[in-house]
Amino acid sequence: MFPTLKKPDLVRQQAIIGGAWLDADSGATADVTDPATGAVLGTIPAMGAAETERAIEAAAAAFPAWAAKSAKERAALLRRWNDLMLAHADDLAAIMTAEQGKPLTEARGEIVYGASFIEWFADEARRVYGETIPSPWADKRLVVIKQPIGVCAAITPWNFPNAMLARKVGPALAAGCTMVVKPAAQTPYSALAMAVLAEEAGIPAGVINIVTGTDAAAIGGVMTASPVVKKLTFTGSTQVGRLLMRQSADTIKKLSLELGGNAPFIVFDDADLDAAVEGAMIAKFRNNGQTCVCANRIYVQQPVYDAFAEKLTAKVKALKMGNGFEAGVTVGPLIDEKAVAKVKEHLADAVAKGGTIVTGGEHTGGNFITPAVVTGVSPAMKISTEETFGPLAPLIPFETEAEAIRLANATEFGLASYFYSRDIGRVWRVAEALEAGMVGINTGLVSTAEAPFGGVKQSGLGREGSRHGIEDYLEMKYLCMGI
Ligand SMILES: NC(=O)C1=CN([C@@H]2O[C@H](COP(=O)(O)OP(=O)(O)OC[C@H]3O[C@@H](n4cnc5c(N)ncnc54)[C@H](OP(=O)(O)O)[C@@H]3O)[C@@H](O)[C@H]2O)C=CC1
Ligand SMILES: O=C(O)CCCC(=O)O
Repeated sequence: MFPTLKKPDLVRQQAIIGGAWLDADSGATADVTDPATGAVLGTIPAMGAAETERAIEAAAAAFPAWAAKSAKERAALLRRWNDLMLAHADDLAAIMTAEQGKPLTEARGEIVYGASFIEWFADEARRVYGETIPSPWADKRLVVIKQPIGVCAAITPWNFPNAMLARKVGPALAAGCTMVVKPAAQTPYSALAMAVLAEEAGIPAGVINIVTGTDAAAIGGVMTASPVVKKLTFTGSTQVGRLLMRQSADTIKKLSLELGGNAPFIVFDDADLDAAVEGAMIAKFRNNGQTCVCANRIYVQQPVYDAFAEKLTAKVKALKMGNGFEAGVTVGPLIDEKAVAKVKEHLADAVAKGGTIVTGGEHTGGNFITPAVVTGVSPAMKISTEETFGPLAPLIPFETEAEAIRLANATEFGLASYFYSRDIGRVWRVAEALEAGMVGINTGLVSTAEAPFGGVKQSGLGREGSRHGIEDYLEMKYLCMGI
């Protein structure tokens, strides 16, 4: 059950299309469970292709009036939405902890983080500048204007149920686009609660439509096939990202894809070791390791390997695992049994290949695994090559800077990377050599609304947040005027 909320009507068990809160056409529902207890929290409409079609129609109907509003008007509505999200942060956080499992303080932090994208893009709406181009012709003038792309579709994951939605809806609405959203089936209530507040903020019917359901392939199939949908934005696994990209080919849809990570975290022997340990704790254990920018492979230079392992282990032992609603809990459950199985598989593989579990790694029941540190990790182990997406810190020794760079880049992914060093020459060399969209230098946290978030290689396409984030929702139009 949900805890008592100050504003109980934030919990909706219906989806919203064209301003109407609706059940599925068939009346079918799907359960949503609390990953900490396994208890059923409630249901959502099990919608499919037909409802998605209607949501797209609703977004298309709302588009002309929304796009025609001045940027200042759209900005005012977005700012009101941001204010309401902040005013109801405690309730939104409780909803998130119930369905996602992260500790309440972390959930509250995500609400503030999510709202910051709405606030940021409210401001950016008013800075969508065009350009004038010096003309090569005496009798012509050249101008570029920017216009909203049109109806956009968004598919979001369960790990950041508020912020991933905000990071997409914020720039889309600021640019003048309308949207159809499919939140992850495991965490729909955070998205629906955001829609309640968007309605209260005065964002018109049909501008944000949310389709819920467990048949993601059917919903995604309609989104990608529709010629009305001009753009798809997705955060989730690389596997599903590839599929959506393939499906979008027939309609040549614009795509923003924020996919898998497998981030390297490198500790050089000249690093401030205590700072590196702090950074590793954030980069590894934020959201219980279920973040696409989580450190997945921790490379430590030989001379400081033992000291780093000892300091990190002490910090990991101090983490408190439990139900996210309990005071003092710093690590919640994993999202589901599939996630538990993956962590266990990576641990077993590491042990079989000679690794040592220094602490943690116990499956204590349900979706709970104690945060683990594994030493003696080699590049042949699964934890060195696959994204674990869980609370497992593998420590891999290395000798030279060149070796660290080679190991770090030996992956198809290129989202975040991190390293600790106090040598300014090395800082530049390594930052430039790492194949990643984002590099944390002497820090384990890089995410903020002001900066461009996104990856290279098979970690995705496009950037979210920052002044660049809105560009993904705009078309450039060149006007050539004879005078
Ligand atoms: N980059 C990131 O932030 C994330 C990465 N991941 C990675 O992916 C792994 C698996 O997690 P998982 O939740 O399965 O991630 P998915 O990529 O399967 O899910 C993300 C979103 O995509 C939807 N989806 C799934 N299949 C399709 C489809 N065929 N067409 C359209 N939409 C689809 C899901 O819907 P539904 O919930 O209904 O299945 C959800 O809304 C994780 O262990 C992690 O490695 C996962 C989440 C976020
Ligand atoms: O895609 C994710 O895993 C969410 C990224 C969270 C962040 O913005 O740091």
